[in-house]
Amino acid sequence: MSGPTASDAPAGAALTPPPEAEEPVRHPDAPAPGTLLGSHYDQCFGCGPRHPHGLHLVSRASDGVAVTAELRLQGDHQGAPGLAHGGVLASALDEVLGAVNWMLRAVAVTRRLETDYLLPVPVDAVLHLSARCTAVHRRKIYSTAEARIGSPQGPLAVRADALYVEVPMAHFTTHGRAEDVEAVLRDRPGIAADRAFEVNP
Ligand SMILES: CCCCCCCCCCCC(=O)SCCNC(=O)CCNC(=O)[C@H](O)C(C)(C)COP(=O)(O)OP(=O)(O)OC[C@H]1O[C@@H](n2cnc3c(N)ncnc32)[C@H](O)[C@@H]1OP(=O)(O)O
Repeated sequence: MSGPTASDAPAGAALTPPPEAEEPVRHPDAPAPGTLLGSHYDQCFGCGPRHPHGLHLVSRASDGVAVTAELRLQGDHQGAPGLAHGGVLASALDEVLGAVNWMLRAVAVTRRLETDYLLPVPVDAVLHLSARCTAVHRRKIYSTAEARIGSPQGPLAVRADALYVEVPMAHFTTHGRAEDVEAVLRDRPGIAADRAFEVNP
């Protein structure tokens, strides 16, 4: 019989860094605080400028290993009448948490995302999103995020904790739909470096 695995761990444990985890270190070539981060992929639901129904989030580098962004909730984002859908809010937080990885120059995917919905978020509200990395252990990146209504100091509506796992570029070329992968590699051969870091496949 095999021993316990990460999947057997209690849910909360998955988001608690092990004692040997390290403080995150801002990469020396990370974008300067205030710099707007470009989209990693035109068709990304979170940040892609060409996505017809996407959130079109633009993240901004902060001090440390952190980013901010703003999202105006619209009619298309409703779950209950006049209120934002929880999945849309989780997507927005996943996007800014993912953008934090750029400050480490790490390519990583979401392994676990845990959200607490504290307040309903009305359509037309502007959500101020912020995310920061709290710890790094080998390929694992631990981060936390907040969404506040109306201003960066506004009421806390949603918070999230997340675990990202660093992956090689082969993760995308192996698992992604071939036509999309081929198109992006043809049209943007430097995609892995576009956000100011290089990736060794
Ligand atoms: C072109 C554009 C470029 C840029 C592209 C940028 C993309 C950003 C996209 C935005 C974010 C997304 O939407 S991402 C999309 C949603 N997420 C996904 O599709 C991910 C699907 N899941 C996976 O592919 C896989 O499970 C992975 C890659 C996450 C992990 O698989 P793996 O590579 O086999 O790794 P594995 O050995 O299992 O685990 C790695 C480490 O994490 C630990 N670990 C694993 N699970 C847990 C857990 N629940 N709790 C604690 N720890 C865990 C393991 O113990 C290990 O630690 P140790 O032994 O190393 O210490």
